[in-house]
Amino acid sequence: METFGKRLAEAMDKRGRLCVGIDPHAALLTRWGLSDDIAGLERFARTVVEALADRVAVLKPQSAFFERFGSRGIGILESTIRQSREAGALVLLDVKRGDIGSTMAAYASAYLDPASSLCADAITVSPYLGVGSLQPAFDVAAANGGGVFVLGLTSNPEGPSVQHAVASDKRTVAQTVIDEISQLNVGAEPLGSVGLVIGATIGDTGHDLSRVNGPLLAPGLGAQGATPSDLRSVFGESLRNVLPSYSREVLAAGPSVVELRAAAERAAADCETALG
Ligand SMILES: O=c1ccn([C@@H]2O[C@H](COP(=O)(O)O)[C@@H](O)[C@H]2O)c(=O)[nH]1
Repeated sequence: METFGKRLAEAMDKRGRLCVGIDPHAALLTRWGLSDDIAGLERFARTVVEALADRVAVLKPQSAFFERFGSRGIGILESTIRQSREAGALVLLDVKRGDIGSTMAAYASAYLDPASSLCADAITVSPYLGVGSLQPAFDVAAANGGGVFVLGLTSNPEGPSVQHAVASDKRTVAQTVIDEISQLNVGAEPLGSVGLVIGATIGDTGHDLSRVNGPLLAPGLGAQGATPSDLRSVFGESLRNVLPSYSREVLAAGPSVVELRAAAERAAADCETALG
């Protein structure tokens, strides 16, 4: 079985380095002329899949926007994941789970076990119960060719108050997370299957990403103010592993499939130029 790291590296080579988020904000549904209900959600998600799943490397449904419609929203999330994967996109489910290990095992079954109707190629997780508590997710992912993206340095302005805190060994909390994840990817080729989320908004924070050997998801581009030209200062020598991620900036081009594709192509081209 191919690892997630290998599948992602191949997808980025073939389709370009772009992740597009599927974030059905109420404001976007309105902007698209859709109702803020289950029918609007379904149309929105289906349109994004039709426009982009056969061409971008990764689609990233944001679970929260589906969960807000209850069980029927989860049903749409299931079909969105399935249709996206059938069309050839890798699906990174942005669900940011994190809990004690025994509960984490249940989350891992829900999102990374092919027997589950919510199974994605990869998920986002939060390390703030300790990176070790995420082991069940790493194990289930590894057993099934899946991936896990761990929050490292997030794109929101509140992140540094926790992530830049300095521990007794003089490393920041984020650097501790980065170093633990780096250990999980030692020797993986062409890319490890455990990634980090590093916001494109954060600037040069002095954190060392050089040993991660895994994908670096970069949200915060577009609507949160970061531009592709910010990527170099954030990622330095680790630019080769960056997967730029846009949600609202691209989604605002809908509901036209043609316009959505054009917006994604522009974003990918801008990032490719910046990533070199
Ligand atoms: O540090 C993080 C981690 C995750 N996100 C998620 O990415 C998208 C960003 O959406 P935009 O519309 O491009 O701002 C959203 O789903 C966040 O939950 C993040 O922004 N920052």
